[in-house]
Amino acid sequence: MPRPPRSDRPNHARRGGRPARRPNAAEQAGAPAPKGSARGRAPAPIRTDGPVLELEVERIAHGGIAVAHHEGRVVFVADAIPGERVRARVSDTAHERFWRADTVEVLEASADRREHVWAEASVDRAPERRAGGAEFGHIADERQRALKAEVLRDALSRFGGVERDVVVQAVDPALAPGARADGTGWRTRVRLHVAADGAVGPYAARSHTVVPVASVPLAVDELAALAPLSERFPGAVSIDLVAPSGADPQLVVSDGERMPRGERPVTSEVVGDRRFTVDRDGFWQVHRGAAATLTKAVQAAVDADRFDPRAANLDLYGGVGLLAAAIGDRFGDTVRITSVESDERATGHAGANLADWVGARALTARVDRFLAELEADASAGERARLREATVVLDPPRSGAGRDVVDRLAALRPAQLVYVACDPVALARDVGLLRRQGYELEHLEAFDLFPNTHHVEAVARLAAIV
Ligand SMILES: C[S@@+](CC[C@H](N)C(=O)[O-])C[C@H]1O[C@@H](n2cnc3c(N)ncnc32)[C@H](O)[C@@H]1O
Repeated sequence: MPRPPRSDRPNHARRGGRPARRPNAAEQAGAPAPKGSARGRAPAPIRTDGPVLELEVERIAHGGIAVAHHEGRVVFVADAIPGERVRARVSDTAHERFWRADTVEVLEASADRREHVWAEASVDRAPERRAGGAEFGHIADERQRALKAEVLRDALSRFGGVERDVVVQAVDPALAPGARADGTGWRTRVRLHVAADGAVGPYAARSHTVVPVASVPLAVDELAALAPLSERFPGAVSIDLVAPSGADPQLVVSDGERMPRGERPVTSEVVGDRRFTVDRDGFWQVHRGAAATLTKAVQAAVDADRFDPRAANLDLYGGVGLLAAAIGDRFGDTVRITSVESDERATGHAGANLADWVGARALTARVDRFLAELEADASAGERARLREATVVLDPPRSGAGRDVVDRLAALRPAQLVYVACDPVALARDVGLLRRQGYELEHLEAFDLFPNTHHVEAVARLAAIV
């Protein structure tokens, strides 16, 4: 059936503003980021005339890029699997110690290589035209998870000083209706970009070039059907596709202007029996099954013997209150918990989303400043309640960092449940916490971003007396 013109389509909106997003693969590469790829600046164009090298691929590095060597120099090679022999075209020779390259031909394939789940991201396309955001799509699912586990294990050993085996678990299919075992059909938020001529598509990997695609297989089916991949949007900057679990899917055209706070539309997400109000362009876990997976994982991570419902429990980087609700649902009506989040709109929603618990409140504050104020102003009684507390923290990709870790450790809560989407940031913070007398007691990891290198971990650290 022909698609109706976009202005007549249900759930189609034009707006300014950019939703919060997690950084893309290029920004997060384990190798130093490509030149000019800091947030807001376009990465330098990919070189298309570089030499082609034959490489033995050794291991995977943080950021999902494989490591090889050529004449004593490290080469970070994309779209390869450890153990393979590939021909790769060098795309960046700007650095003395390492080069970057893209696989153009697989000479000896790993047994775990499969047809890419997204044809336009595969090695069959020229590297500069390969769709970004599915950099593990050519790897069998179990091997993807094994590689992510390896990266997490290695990071914990190198930066956290902890030797710990970890299994990266697939999302329970019961929690993610429609998601498929090959790691497609899970993304409830998709951003497409608009080229100068109005064409729509994802960025190519490690670039800000919009590339045409015929499908968006990682998206949940209702978004895959809504994606306007053959249309033109002259003057627009990006197209956001949003599929909340508690509302109709939406297609939002952005001209790059930020929408005034008070006018931002809200939507609704359902987790188990609970409904959460969230800004349509606000932070929400992206995988269809992520919110339920993290709810269960955080509930399981809390050590009940150390949990005191009357303590000054905290949900730091709380968003709209998802993880505070997880704690409330596990420990009951009497739970006291304060959710701290820098986005005022999210805190407003969190206040309403947590209304079932009289002891729950939501504060708008930066976590570092909130902790600094506690450190400076807390009474003796408050300090005692903080020492008994359970603190959940779910920072952005950069992690909590030294300042927050030091301030937290000074308050000495009984246990921390750390939800992390970056293994190296987690490992660094585990290392810092261990030096402050905390020990890693529990660790689980989940494949909340199949066909990408990203992995989510939930750790418990306890104060060792
Ligand atoms: C990974 S999200 C987690 C949100 C929430 N826990 C959830 O699962 O839905 C991180 C949140 O931290 C907020 N944030 C980022 N930097 C912050 C800071 N310095 N202080 C407080 N909140 C911050 C972001 O706005 C975002 O809502």
